[in-house]
Amino acid sequence: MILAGEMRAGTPGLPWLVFLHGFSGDRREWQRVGAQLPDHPQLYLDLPGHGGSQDMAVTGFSDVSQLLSNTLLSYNILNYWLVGYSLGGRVAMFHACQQPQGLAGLIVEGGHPGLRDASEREARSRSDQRWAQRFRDEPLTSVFLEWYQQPVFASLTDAQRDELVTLRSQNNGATLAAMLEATSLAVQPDLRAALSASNIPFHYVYGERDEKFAALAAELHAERHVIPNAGHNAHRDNPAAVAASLAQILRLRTKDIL
Ligand SMILES: C=C(O[C@H]1C=C[C@H](C(=O)CCC(=O)O)[C@@H](C(=O)O)[C@@H]1O)C(=O)O
Repeated sequence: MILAGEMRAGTPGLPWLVFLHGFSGDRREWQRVGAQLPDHPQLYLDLPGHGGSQDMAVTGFSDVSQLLSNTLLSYNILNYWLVGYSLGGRVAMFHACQQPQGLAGLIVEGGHPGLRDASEREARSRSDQRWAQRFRDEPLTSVFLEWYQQPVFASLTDAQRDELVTLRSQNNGATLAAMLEATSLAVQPDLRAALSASNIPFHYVYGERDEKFAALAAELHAERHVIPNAGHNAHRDNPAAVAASLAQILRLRTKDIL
């Protein structure tokens, strides 16, 4: 079984860019940024419970990481950078910590490396269970109206929130709930030590208005890239700046390939 996705051809020999969206997103999430990096071949995936992978159920991070490896193999992708936003960033960091063959680099935007404290995990588990139940039982528009009132989305304008509620309500509540539970931050290992021990190039991108993830970025052994005029979803708020950041990262790393 492989994840649904969409590929774009590029210059042979350049590493692939494999994009992973966030919770309630889909393969379209990164395409405005990817379109500004046309030299690299690109793969935009739908995570389990989302988009074309809606009917895929997983038990946890290892499942998702194995699905990702199977998918890359099926596309014969042997040299790639992983680019993940939020939930997609958490999946990307977990995958990178499995030391997969062919991973050339890791770019995370606003992904949480993991909770350290048992009481934080318990609190997060209760919170995510509540959200999951709401995604199962209530109209998605009303759940997402409150979802985007969470502090991490404080930078959103009312117009941006309304746009996101409409877009995200195209999902299936039951499959979102299942993915939220299976990959909850409460069950994610704390990846800090494994990331710091890894020799994979690791870059962390975050919006200048995303205080929570700016602070988390400072805890990581990653090169940090702050995106102006952007909040948690930096690539949505300022796609040109995120694309420029990715281009600079990739140019430095791939200048010897061609
Ligand atoms: C509320 C927090 O965490 C949730 C918010 C962001 C993550 C995400 O993927 C957002 C996608 C979007 O709506 O743009 C999500 C995740 O990582 O799974 C978190 O559950 C928070 O304060 O960390």
